Order: sequence, then C-alpha cells, then structure tokens
Amino acid sequence: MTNMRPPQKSKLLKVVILGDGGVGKSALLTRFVSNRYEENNFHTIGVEFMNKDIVVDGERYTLQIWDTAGQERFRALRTPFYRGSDICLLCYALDDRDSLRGLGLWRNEFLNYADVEADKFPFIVVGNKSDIQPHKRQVSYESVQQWCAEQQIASHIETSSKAAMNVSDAFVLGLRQWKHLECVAEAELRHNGDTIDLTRPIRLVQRRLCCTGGGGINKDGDGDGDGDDAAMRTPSKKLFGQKRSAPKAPATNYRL
Ligand SMILES: Nc1nc2c(ncn2[C@@H]2O[C@H](COP(=O)(O)OP(=O)(O)OP(=O)(O)O)[C@@H](O)[C@H]2O)c(=O)[nH]1
Repeated sequence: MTNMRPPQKSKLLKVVILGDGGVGKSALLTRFVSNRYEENNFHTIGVEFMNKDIVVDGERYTLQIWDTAGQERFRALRTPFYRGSDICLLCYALDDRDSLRGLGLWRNEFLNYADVEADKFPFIVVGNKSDIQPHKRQVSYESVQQWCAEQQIASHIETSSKAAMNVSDAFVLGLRQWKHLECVAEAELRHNGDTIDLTRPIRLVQRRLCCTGGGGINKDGDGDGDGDDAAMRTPSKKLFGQKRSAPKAPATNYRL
C-alpha cells in the first residue's frame, strides 16, 4: 500500500505578451521557458506560443504563453489570438519612452479583440531591459507606477531577460493577479445567490476557483517567485507565424 496522493492535475492558463517591436517580448519568453538569451533575436511575425509548467502556492499550472509580433503591420496576424486569454503582459523597454506611451494602445487593442472587461482582467505591466546603464534609462519606475494607477493596473515589475532578473516573477505576478480576480469573481457569484449572469465570461463559472494570494504592485519582484521554477519541464513550442531571418550573431550565453 502506498500513501502517495494521485498526481495533481495542472490548470491551463493562456498568457499573452504584448508590446512594441523590440521591447524584448520574445527574449522574455525564451528566458522564462528555456532559460536562454540571444542578443540578436528575430522579429516575430504573427504569433508563437510555448508551454511552461510551474507550481505556485502548491498548485500546478501550465502556462501557455503567446508571444506576439509588436510591429504594427502584423496587427491582423496577432489579434485573432487574444480571445480566451487569462493573463496579459504589457511590455515596454526601459530605454524606450515611446514603448511606454504605446501601452495604452496595446491595452485597448487587447480589450477590443479579447472582449474582456478592463477592471476584471489581470494586466501586468513589464518594463524590460533593467540591465541597461543608468544613463540609457528613459522611463522612470515612478512614472510607470503613476500610469498604472491611472489605468487601475495593480501590477508592475521591471525585468531583464538578458541578466535573468525578475523574469519568472513577472509571470508569477500575473498568475497571482489572475487568482485574486478569480476569487473576487467567485465572491460576486456567491453574493448574487442563484442568479447567474449569462452575459459574463464563461470562465467565471467554469473553473474551480481559489482564494489564496492576490496581485499587488511589486518593485523588484522579490519573494514572488517562490516555487515558480520548481516544476520546470521540457518546453514545447508551436509557431503560428514565421521568423524573419536576421544576420547571425555570435552566441552570447548568460547563465542564472
Ligand atoms: N539590454 C537588454 N536587451 C534586451 C533584453 N531583452 C531583449 N533585448 C534586446 O532587444 C532585442 C529585441 O528583443 P525581442 O525579444 O526580439 O523583442 P520583441 O519585443 O519580441 O520584438 P518583436 O518580435 O519585433 O515584437 C533583442 O535582440 C535584444 O538585443 C534585455 O533584457 N536587456
């Protein structure tokens, strides 16, 4: 006889990464899933996704993470993939103030095509390239905090795919914000008694809901990534676009 519990089934969550071309969306995904970084990345054309299994607060999740093309000309290729998303990472680069200005447009594009309510959806604002030298920084942490407050986005984190800083934490932050909003939705459902509003997203009544944790503003991400790498598995990857060829660059290896 054995005391082993049956393996816990993981929840599948769809995560979409949005932001201007060149802010480092693909680098973020590659760092998170494969713990690799390439200096000269290809521009994404269309979308691609990779899966990553993580354990957070003792629960298993499979994140299906969709990396999208940031360039405007690929808009029609990426927008059909927004529907059904659970979490959205809005990315800008710390050395590019225009990429921050674009975040509002990215959010609107997502809301429009994913057809979700802004105040009930977990958006995480991710400032990538935090490894840059101080004099190259064009976006202050405080200005982004202010923008997030105006937009009622609770979660903001600075990351570096190159230096492997806070990358897992950004995804875990998204997961915790998702859990928090699911919990709020569950409480609303309970409060409304038997009345189920069929116009609301089906996700609110389909999932087994959970009331632990919640999102919040996080400057450095410390403490958010506990256990997030514990259940790494070999990633799987699917391409729904092509990669434009870029000149071969000398490989640069960064290790955690
Ligand atoms: N310094 C620094 N550079 C980075 C970082 N992440 C990405 N980069 C650089 O930014 C370039 C663009 O990164 P990508 O990941 O291709 O950007 P993207 O947002 O996916 O771009 P599109 O595919 O065009 O939407 C890379 O070739 C890297 O040189 C980082 O954390 N720090």
